[in-house]
Amino acid sequence: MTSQASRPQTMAEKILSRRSGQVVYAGDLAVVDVDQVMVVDSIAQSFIERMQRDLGALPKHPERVSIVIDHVAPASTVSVAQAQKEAREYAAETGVRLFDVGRGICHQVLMEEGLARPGWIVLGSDSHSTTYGAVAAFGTGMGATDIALAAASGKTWLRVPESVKVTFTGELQPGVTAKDAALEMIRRLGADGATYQSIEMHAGDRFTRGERMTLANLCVEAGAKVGLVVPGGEILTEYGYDIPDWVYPEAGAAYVQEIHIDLSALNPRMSAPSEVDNVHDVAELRGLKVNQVFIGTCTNGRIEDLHAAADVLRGRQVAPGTRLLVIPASSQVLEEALTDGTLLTLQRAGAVLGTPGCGPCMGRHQGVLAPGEVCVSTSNRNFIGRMGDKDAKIYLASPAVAAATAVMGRIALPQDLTGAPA
Ligand SMILES: CC(C)[C@H](C(=O)O)[C@@H](O)C(=O)O
Ligand code: SF4
Repeated sequence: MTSQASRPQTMAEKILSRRSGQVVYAGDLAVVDVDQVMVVDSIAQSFIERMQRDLGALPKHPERVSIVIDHVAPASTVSVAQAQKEAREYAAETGVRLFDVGRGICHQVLMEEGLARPGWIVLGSDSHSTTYGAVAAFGTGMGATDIALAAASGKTWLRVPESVKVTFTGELQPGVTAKDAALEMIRRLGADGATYQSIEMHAGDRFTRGERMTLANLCVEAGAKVGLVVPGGEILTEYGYDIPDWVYPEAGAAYVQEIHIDLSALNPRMSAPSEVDNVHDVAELRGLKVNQVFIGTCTNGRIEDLHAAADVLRGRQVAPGTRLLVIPASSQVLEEALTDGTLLTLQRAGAVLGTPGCGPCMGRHQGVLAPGEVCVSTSNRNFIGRMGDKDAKIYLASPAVAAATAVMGRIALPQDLTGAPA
């Protein structure tokens, strides 16, 4: 461990110092208690195998382990059904928490359940576990072996990451969203521009919790280990989080890179195939014919995302020849959208509604793409073959742009929709 006299620390260094009980800086090793271990359905079988066969261990703190059946839910094949059955049995035997089919996408569910909190260490068997940085939790993805070791021992070790500082200034223009800011951030950093680093986002009191989740979620698309949004104003306290002083970065901390994003200068953005950092103004891509639009995922399947889509779709119709799939990120989002009429608006516009979960995001079921098809999705990855055939093309955008595209049947901005809704 470092012997240097204490110097100002980044947010990652602050959290890992506090949680390891030692003053650590980038490059040091930190051994920390893990507050929550999250296992998704697709990884559950290997996790259970590691626990039972390789480690011969039970979870040290069952209440700190959650299994979420979300990626292929309800089950699509007999082998998936079998794996999910084993996950349920394992949860019943060991007392770990289980969120079953329909509860929603792991990251959304953990957040709703208060299983990610400021200063916590949250490990997920899923790369988008960076999402928990929205509430100043050190959230990161790991493979089944590391996840099992953490569940068995209650601890993990981490090399303290270097940090990139991203500062957001100005205010978003109408029609421009946190998704556009996140895509711009990934464009600026590049797909591997923050490999194993912490992206520390300074936004003051801008961005709601949901918007912060969108930002932190995309961080892994620049290769980041963690994406930490510095708590600002009352945003998180409004949700009832206690924010300890020791999560805040210190002035004068060392960053490997600093970038500034002026939100007031940002246009709606779109990531074109087949890399997330291939980001353009939507206006440049406008007019391309689209077969499927997908609104959902851990990036943009929250109630505010469905509201943004409904605002565009209200009184309008999805273009003939285009499919619009809408999948709420969780049962809570579904219930809110049901209660406030959002689902009726979407249904009347011609949307196809799906069970809360990942849906077709990674091409396993419920809306995979045929060769040559084009999809506009609110998700976070547009790699070749991600949503089905390798010759399908995926464009990533905000829910408002996705909804406008569904109405036009072509890539479009909400302002392209002419005339009052019918
Ligand atoms: C299935 C899971 C391991 C995977 C991930 O790690 O992110 C998936 O959620 C994804 O988005 O590609
Ligand atoms: S919604 Fe997509 S990105 Fe998010 S966890 Fe599921 S498959 Fe991964």
